[in-house]
Amino acid sequence: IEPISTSIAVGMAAALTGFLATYPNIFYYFNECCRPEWISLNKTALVVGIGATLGRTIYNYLHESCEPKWIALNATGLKVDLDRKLFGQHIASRIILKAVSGFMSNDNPKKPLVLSLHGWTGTGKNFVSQLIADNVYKEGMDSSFVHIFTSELHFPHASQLETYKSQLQQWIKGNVTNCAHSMFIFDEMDKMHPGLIDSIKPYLDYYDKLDGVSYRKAIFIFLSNAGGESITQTALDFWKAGRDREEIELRDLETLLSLAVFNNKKSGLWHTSLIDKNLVDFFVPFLPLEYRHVVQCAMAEMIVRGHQPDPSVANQVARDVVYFPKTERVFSVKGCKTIESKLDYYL
Ligand SMILES: Nc1ncnc2c1ncn2[C@@H]1O[C@H](COP(=O)(O)OP(=O)(O)OP(=O)(O)O)[C@@H](O)[C@H]1O
Repeated sequence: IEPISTSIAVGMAAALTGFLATYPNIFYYFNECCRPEWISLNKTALVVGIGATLGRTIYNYLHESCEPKWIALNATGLKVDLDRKLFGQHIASRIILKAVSGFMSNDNPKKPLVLSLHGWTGTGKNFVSQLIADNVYKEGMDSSFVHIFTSELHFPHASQLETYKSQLQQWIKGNVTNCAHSMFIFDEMDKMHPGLIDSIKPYLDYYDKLDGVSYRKAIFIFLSNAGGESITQTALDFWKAGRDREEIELRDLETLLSLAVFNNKKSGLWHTSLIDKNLVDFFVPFLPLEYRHVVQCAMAEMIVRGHQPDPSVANQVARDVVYFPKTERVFSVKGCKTIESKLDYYL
C-alpha cells in the first residue's frame, strides 16, 4: 500500500464524514429511519407492540378459554374423587366414571352426553355434578363454560313459557357456539315444564349440526328426585333381607326407576319425548344415605374446614339427624344436606 495515497484517501473519508455529520438531513434524505423524531416514534410503537403482545399472552394465559389447556378430562382425578369423596353411591360412581371417560375420550361423538341423575334429597346429585366439573374444567364450577339452571329459579312462571323457551334455546345455542365443550346442569328437572324440556330436545339429538352449530361435544346433566322413592324401597328391601348395600346392581333399579319416573304423570319428564327417543344416555340412581355415610360426610366436612377429623363429633352430628322409615330408622331424611350447617354447632 502506497503511504501517501492511503493518507490522502483516509483524510478525504474523514473530511466527508465530518461534513455529513454537520448536515444530518442529507443522511436522513437517503435513510429516513434515523431521523430523531422517527426514532422516538418507532421506539414508542415498538414498546406499545411488545406491551400488547405481552399483555395478550398474559391475558390468554390467565383468562379461561375453550382450549384443551382449560378443558380436558382428568380421568384419574375423577376416579379418585368419586372413590374418596362420594359416599354410599357405588352404582352412580361406576356409571359416571364410565360415561364421562368414554365421552371425553371420543373425538367425534355422535351426540352430546346426556346424564339423568335420580334420587332422594341430599344424596349427592349436585355434588357429583361438581366433581365432574372439577375434573373436566380447570375452573370447575366457576368455569364460564358450566351453566346451571334451576326450574323454580329460572323458569318460575308457567305463563311465560314461550319466552323461557326462546331464551333457553338462544342461551344454549350462544354458549355452544362460544365453546363446544359446554356443560349444562338442569336442577329440579322433574319440576320443569314439559314444553321447556321439549324445547331443548333437538340439542340432545343425533344431529350433525343445527343452524350451523354442532352440539355433539356438550354435556347435559339433569337432576331430579323422580324415582327416589322406588330406589329407596329397593335399598330398604336389601337392608331388610340382611344383604349388603353394595350388592344392589343397576338392573335391580332400572325397571323400577323407569316405571316410577316415566309412568308418573305428575313428572315433567313423563310428558316429554326425551325418553322414548332415547336421548338420555344414562339414568343414574342415587341410593339413600345411612348413618355411616352421614358420619363420613361430617368427617369430610371437618377436613374441608381444615380441622382434624374427630369421629366423636361426626357421630354426634349423625345422631342428631332424622332417619326413616320411622320404625327402622335406616336412611337419613335429608341425606348429607344439612351436615355442613349442623357441624357449626358442634365445632
Ligand atoms: N353421597 C355423598 N357423598 C358425599 N357427600 C355428600 C353425598 N351426598 C351429599 N353430600 C354432601 O351434601 C351436600 C348436599 O348434597 P347435594 O346437593 O349433592 O344433594 P342432592 O342429591 O343434589 O339433593 P337435592 O335433590 O335436594 O338437590 C353436598 O354438597 C355434599 O357436601
